[in-house]
Amino acid sequence: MEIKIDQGSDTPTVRADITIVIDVIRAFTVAHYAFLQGAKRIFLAETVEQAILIKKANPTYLLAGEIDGLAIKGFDLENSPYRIQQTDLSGKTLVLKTTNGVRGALRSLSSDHIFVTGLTNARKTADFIRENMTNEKETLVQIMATHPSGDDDLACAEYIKNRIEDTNLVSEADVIERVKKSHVAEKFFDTSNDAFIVEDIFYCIKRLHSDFVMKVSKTGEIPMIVRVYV
Ligand SMILES: O=C(O)[C@H](CS(=O)(=O)O)OP(=O)(O)O
Ligand SMILES: [Mg+2]
Repeated sequence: MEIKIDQGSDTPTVRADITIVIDVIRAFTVAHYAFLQGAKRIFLAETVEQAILIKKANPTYLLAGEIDGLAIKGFDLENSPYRIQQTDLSGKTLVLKTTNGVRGALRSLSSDHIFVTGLTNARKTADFIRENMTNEKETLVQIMATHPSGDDDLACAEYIKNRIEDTNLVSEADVIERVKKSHVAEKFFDTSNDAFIVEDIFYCIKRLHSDFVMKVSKTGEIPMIVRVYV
């Protein structure tokens, strides 16, 4: 097995047996909380226009996401784990459009298996892959830390790599510190900036107990994140 870490959501991706797309702040943390709040599936939209067209055809769907971290006009939900956690999403279908996480997942579709995660489900995802999917010597695992320069995703990627390799050199506590200190987190700690709330960072660094991993299904016309129970 070979495990490679790449940084950025636009880097040309290699076709891997398994790609793990990381977005700690905040897209896949949001996805994890959304599933825990009852969401059924999360479509991945490349653009705001595509998301709006999907909703036109399916008025019960909820649009979620951000541009430059900010709420999108006409969308139902922000890219905020704190706010998602306060919303009942039972049985709902979400359509998510974000800068790095969603873009990275959409760039990875040539891989056989694509998982997405933030830190909240990192251990579960790594353990699932180590225990079930890395038997073959030739398995190529690509971990995509989607923020082009953020240490939040890179720290999580290194943690997952270590955990799959069973070396455990990177502790979860170290990752939490690196997420909090990453430049991506700065605006959330800035109390003069009303657009961002510090609670989001606290929600991004929790380990949540759940019985599923998040996988991208590419069988339909639009790729979507679904739960795989483990
Ligand atoms: O909303 C987010 O957290 C980011 C955008 S930014 O880095 O905060 O400006 O998008 P994501 O795709 O969730 O990383
Ligand atoms: Mg991010």
